[in-house]
Amino acid sequence: MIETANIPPLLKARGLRFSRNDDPVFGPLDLHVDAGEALLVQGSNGAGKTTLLRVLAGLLRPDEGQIEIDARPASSTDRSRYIAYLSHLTALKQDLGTLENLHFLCGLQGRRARQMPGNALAIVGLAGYEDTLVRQLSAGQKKRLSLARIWLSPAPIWLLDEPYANLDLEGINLVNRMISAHLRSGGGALVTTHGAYAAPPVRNRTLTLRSAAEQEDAA
Ligand SMILES: Nc1ncnc2c1ncn2[C@@H]1O[C@H](COP(=O)(O)OP(=O)(O)OP(=O)(O)O)[C@@H](O)[C@H]1O
Repeated sequence: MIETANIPPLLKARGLRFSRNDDPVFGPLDLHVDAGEALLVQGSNGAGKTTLLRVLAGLLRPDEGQIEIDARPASSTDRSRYIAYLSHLTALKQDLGTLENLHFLCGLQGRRARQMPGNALAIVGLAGYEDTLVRQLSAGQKKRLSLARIWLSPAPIWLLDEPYANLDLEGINLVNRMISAHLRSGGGALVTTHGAYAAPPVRNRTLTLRSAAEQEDAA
């Protein structure tokens, strides 16, 4: 993959390999995400997309390989400053209201300049739900609230695991608008998808992962 001259990628991995109980999940993989760019990680169920994001986020240790953030070996401090991770698990407090959740999370992760929780709720289509408890939201509304958390994060690297899941068409367009705006402001994103949704209309590249069974079939 070609790197933008003289500007180090926001995120770079070299020779990244992960296995479970000696069964390979992915790798060795080389990848990078530049500022202003989205890397789409595609693959069928079980191909290793979530595992890759968890390794990049520092939640799983790779068997081999190096991960760099802004040209430095990724440390936990760098990860907490640079990475916003949208996972299948929402990281939301079920018994707090939506607005309270965002205030709480901004207290933990900081906040993007000039962005406020109430405004973020409106951006994701949850105006009027400020006091609704998270456990009373639908799956799609929870996803929207999680997207508001990502939107408020000051971290430049977004790791988005299936951001389109549970969303209606308007929600899918919302994700694409959010990613586009984030990239325009100098951020980068790594987005997993089964490939069934429109990709964000931004400069993007694709990395395709194959499950162990698919690799055997191809051999
Ligand atoms: N906690 C776990 N313990 C053991 N094996 C796991 C665990 N999580 C995932 N796996 C296995 O690792 C492989 C990769 O799973 P992963 O969740 O990364 O795939 P994915 O591409 O994200 O799939 P999906 O599209 O279904 O979300 C699969 O074979 C899966 O069965």
